[in-house]
Amino acid sequence: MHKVTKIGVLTSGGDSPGMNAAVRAVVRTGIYHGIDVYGINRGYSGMVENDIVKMESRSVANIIQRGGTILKTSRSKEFMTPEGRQKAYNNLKALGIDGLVVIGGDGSFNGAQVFSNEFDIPCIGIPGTIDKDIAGTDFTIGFDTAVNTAVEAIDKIRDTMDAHDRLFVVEVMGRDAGYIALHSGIATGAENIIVPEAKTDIEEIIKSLTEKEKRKKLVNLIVVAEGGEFGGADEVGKLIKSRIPTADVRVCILGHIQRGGSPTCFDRLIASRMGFHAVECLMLGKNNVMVGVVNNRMHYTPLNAAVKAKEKFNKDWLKIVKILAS
Ligand SMILES: Nc1ncnc2c1ncn2[C@@H]1O[C@H](COP(=O)(O)OP(=O)(O)O)[C@@H](O)[C@H]1O
Ligand SMILES: O=P(O)(O)OC[C@H]1O[C@](O)(COP(=O)(O)O)[C@@H](O)[C@@H]1O
Ligand SMILES: [Mg+2]
Repeated sequence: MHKVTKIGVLTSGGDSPGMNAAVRAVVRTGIYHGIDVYGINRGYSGMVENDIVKMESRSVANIIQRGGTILKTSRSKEFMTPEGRQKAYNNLKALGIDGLVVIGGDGSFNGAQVFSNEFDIPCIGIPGTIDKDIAGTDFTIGFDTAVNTAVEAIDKIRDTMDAHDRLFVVEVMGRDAGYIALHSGIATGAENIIVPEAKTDIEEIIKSLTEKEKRKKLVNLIVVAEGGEFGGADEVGKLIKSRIPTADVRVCILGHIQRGGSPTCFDRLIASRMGFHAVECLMLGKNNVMVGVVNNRMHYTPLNAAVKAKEKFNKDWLKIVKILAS
């Protein structure tokens, strides 16, 4: 066993429901093994600015069910510079921290790789992002909660959409990722789903909408990822309106409600398991790896492979959408 005495834990990038459960697991597993655990506030910003506090078992009491992150999060420009990372390293070294657990998304993992390649502090990643745009894990912490929030909201939209025979374009989160759109769209019976990872035949969509409009039955749900090919829901709504001026189109942007709320049981469970195993990874002397879950078993992936997620987007699911919506 590699001797680890003091570890730091931080949450970085967009927050996601279940991050608190992961922090709790890291803190309590560390303490169980006799390791001091330090909470680094506001992600890499807190590392650069020395906003670091020692955590006790009680510091993480009553947080497993809470969304957001008690450690807070940020996007740090300073950490992108060698000078910023040097400051961060000096702060960790002064405390004797000899291992780091980074809970975040692809950007945070890029930062962790740069840092652990420059300095002698091993980094372990835990995938915490609602976007699920990480390879080497079937799920990321927060995705399940975010998708369920989106589904609940879209179900409500469907009721009024159906009552008026209207066309709705609903935008879900995902700047570069279409997983929330794909999963929530299938689960709510959307007729069309537009994601950044795949080309959309907009002419085909317009053609089918025009036919529906002619029959005065334009009830249709389109779920769009924020970073879709044509932009978000506003752009898609305008595009449809410009091609079918008589269409009764409504746009709804779900936005940040998808990032908040109490994590689902599923997210709490994977967060707890990942947090537990992240500490074990540091104790085993691992570095630059992400703890994931594949086929319900723990799975370790180099951080550089984890950030290449676009390859695994399952375009076959889009075929299912087409057939089920016909
Ligand atoms: N190449 C990089 N070098 C150093 N730090 C980085 C790099 N890429 C990202 N980071 C750090 O990670 C933070 C979080 O990344 P971001 O993409 O905003 O979120 P997420 O981790 O949720 O994808 C950034 O604000 C930055 O501080
Ligand atoms: O916090 P902001 O700046 O509103 O970020 C919005 C973005 O964050 C996300 O919610 C999550 O992305 P990350 O996990 O990569 O931070 C995206 O879906 C969304 O595009
Ligand atoms: Mg990201």
